[in-house]
Amino acid sequence: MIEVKDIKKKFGRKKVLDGVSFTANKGEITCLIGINGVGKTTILNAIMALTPLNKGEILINGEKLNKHSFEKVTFIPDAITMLPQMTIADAMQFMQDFYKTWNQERATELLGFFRLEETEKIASLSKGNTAKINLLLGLALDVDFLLMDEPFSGIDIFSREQIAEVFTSHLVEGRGVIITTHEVHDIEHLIDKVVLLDNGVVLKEFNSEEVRENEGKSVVDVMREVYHK
Ligand SMILES: Nc1ncnc2c1ncn2[C@@H]1O[C@H](COP(=O)(O)OP(=O)(O)OP(=O)(O)O)[C@@H](O)[C@H]1O
Repeated sequence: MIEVKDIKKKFGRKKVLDGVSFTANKGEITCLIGINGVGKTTILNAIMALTPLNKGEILINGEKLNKHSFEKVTFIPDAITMLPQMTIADAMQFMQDFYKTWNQERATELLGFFRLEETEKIASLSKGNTAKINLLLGLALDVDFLLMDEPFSGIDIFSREQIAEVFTSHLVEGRGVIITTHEVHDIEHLIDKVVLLDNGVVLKEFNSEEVRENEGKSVVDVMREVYHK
């Protein structure tokens, strides 16, 4: 489990996170929802220890962040970090050289799943295929948790559908995923847990299936209630 406990973050005098707490379980997809600039990426950066916090703590499987946290959690950014002149095969080799958690078998399976060719250059990939490669490079690591910043943003419907499919496949099963979005419509059916953010705090944290069953409400219904109060 990832436990985010009362984290606070200021950039200069600007308070971005003002006591954010939530949990994300293994085997579930947790979605951080909030408008642009609410601090979603800052939260993911904090979980990866990429940004120092002013207050609060983050535990992964009960342990404070430490140098071994990176064997448990990985961050899939919204832009590709590989060099444009690399081929997909080069990028995969690079990951294999750097991460002992790299799982080549899963990487090969993901290539097939996304119907991508190893010989293709990073520079020549479409936006949708770039997003898929980004995802492949993260999902091929044997880690418990995956953090994804806006994995569906700016890509066409067919790529979005293919990416959504991977979330419901064995390639993600059993792992914990935290995704951020400001647009929930397309992915509502994938999400187990929702964390609604505004003004540096969590307005509501809920299990989407429970709310659907017990109250007959969709994630969007709950968002309307919470944000338009
Ligand atoms: N390194 C930084 N220095 C100063 N301000 C920053 C820095 N990083 C983020 N911010 C500010 O903190 C706020 C939260 O940014 P963040 O990127 O976490 O938001 P977000 O919810 O992910 O937004 P988006 O949906 O646009 O990606 C924004 O106002 C941003 O300008």
